[in-house]
Amino acid sequence: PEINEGLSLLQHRGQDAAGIVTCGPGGRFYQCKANGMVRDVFDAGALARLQGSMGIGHVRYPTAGSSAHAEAQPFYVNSPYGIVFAHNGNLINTSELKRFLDAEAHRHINTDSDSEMLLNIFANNLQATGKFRINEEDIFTAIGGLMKQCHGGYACVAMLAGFGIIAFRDPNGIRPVGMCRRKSSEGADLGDDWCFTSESVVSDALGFEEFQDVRPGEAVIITRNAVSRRVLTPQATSDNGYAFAPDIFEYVYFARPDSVLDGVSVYRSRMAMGDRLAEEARRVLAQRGETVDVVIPVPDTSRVAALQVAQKLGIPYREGFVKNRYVGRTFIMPGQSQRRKNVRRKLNAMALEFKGKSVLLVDDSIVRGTTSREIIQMARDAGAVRVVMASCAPPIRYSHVYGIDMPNRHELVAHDRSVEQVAKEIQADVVIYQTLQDLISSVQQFNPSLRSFDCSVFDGKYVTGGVNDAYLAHLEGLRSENAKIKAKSTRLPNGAGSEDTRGSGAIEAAVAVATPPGEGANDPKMAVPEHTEMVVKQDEPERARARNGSAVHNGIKEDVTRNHSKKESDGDGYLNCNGPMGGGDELGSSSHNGSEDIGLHNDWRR
Ligand SMILES: O=P(O)(O)OC[C@H]1O[C@H](OP(=O)(O)OP(=O)(O)O)[C@H](O)[C@@H]1O
Ligand SMILES: NC(=O)CC[C@H](N)C(=O)O
Repeated sequence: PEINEGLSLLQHRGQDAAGIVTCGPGGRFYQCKANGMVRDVFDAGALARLQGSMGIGHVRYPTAGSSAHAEAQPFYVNSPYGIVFAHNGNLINTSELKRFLDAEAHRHINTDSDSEMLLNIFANNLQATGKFRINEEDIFTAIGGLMKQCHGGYACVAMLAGFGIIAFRDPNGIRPVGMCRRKSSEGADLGDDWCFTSESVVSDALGFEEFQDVRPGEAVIITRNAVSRRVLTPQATSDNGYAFAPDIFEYVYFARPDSVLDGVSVYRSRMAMGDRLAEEARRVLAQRGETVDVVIPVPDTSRVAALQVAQKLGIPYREGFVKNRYVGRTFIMPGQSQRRKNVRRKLNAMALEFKGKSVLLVDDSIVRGTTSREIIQMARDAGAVRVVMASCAPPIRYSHVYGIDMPNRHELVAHDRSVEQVAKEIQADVVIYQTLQDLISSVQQFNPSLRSFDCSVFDGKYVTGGVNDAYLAHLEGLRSENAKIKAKSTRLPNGAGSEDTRGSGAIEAAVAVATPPGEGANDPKMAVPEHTEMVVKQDEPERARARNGSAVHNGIKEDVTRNHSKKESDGDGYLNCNGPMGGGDELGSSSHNGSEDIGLHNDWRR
């Protein structure tokens, strides 16, 4: 239940699919995952069948592959040791990794998900130890190797059956993940519960404390007996180090305002963006000899900044648009037609606040221009005489390749367009953008030790290297709207499944990763972003151990029980949990994935 709670707090990061895998007695994994929002995928029955004292959760916002249910996370691979894995981010060298996994590692990848590749690289590196029992040192070595092989943005959580929970973050720290602890809810003598999460809001809400960010290039391993952490890549202080460059778009749009990422309150940074945007608006309006009567935010994300703009300019702030709280985020929906349709479903203009006025609309960002176009028309329809559009972010002109789904430059309204041309495109009288330096300052002022950010969508500079025109053209082919529609139409509709897997229940952990909804706000088959959170409870006295990978048996049994038809304890005492939405027929991950009802059985040996 706590993982479920954590995922619901991270829902804004991914609306496409949700999943939880727990590790219960005997090292058996129990799984429930499907397309849809957290509330659609899990119910009390499904949660009750997710046994164990550690677990991982994920909410998905697809940035690679499709919205197919087979790509819902967490992923599982049986060998070596039994690994469950969840990833927030996006890899940029998947062609190379695919070739390596096929030709050299001889590992079959069954989906187009980059996360499945990441898991298999990790598994392959662990396998290379050739050990029957592994230890922390082996895991650090495996992840250190992975960080050399895998390029892009990644914040990951993994669970080794009966051993413990692991989190790691890419060498540039592009995507966020942090950790926190609390006294065990089961009793003081049981030590601490631990949680990894994409955003600190989960820590606050679940009663954890001492939140700290996983450092760039760092891996953290939590077993029943110890917490081990190590930075595995050289940092920018050395000559050939990696620059710490968290994605600035987290502060602009992606993260919740009540989270603190890398030492910066998202809320405060958005206030600062509003303050600086007000100065820019004052300058531009004065230059044009214009005035505005009212400041109106485009809910939700921009509200914090818009209030500051109004206060700084000394102009009334009005909530001219009311948001339907039951419609999710539109930007993270998977298709342009859904995004467009849902802007109107999501927002309603109150004519009284617009009639006869010159309005200054404030949004956090203008990406494809979908929202702005609709909103501006709605403002005019409601009687606005002039519409000035202000954005807390600078013009977005370049692809995002590290975990926000804007891979196609040509879909961006500001790509190859001047500010005046953007205004024409979205039918605004004037468009005002924050400058990049002001955006950076708005975040950096709260943590001056953050010396750089990934600002690639604004300046076209990619912190990992390896992103050139040829790559971007390739990506655009893979991820264009047309390609996504095609991928979707060639896949079968999904279902959900709750399954069991068995592991040694040593530690309890919950990990949550999020993604936005796809088509139609309340349609469970929507897609969005993702993140990661986990709770670990040290409450079992057994000694955690890992297993020999190569000898592990992976029995996949067809079990078509659906609709929560709880199958009573099977012969050996393990529950077989069948999911809330059955169906589907495609396997993701190397050994098992997908939301069809498939039981996972790992042989459990010490
Ligand atoms: O230019 P576009 O391609 O339309 O993208 C930008 C818009 O998308 C987001 O809204 P969203 O509904 O996702 O989220 P919010 O409710 O958090 O503001 C964002 O806040 C902008 O309004
Ligand atoms: N938003 C994400 O973190 C996406 C994870 C992964 N790239 C996927 O598409 O599933």
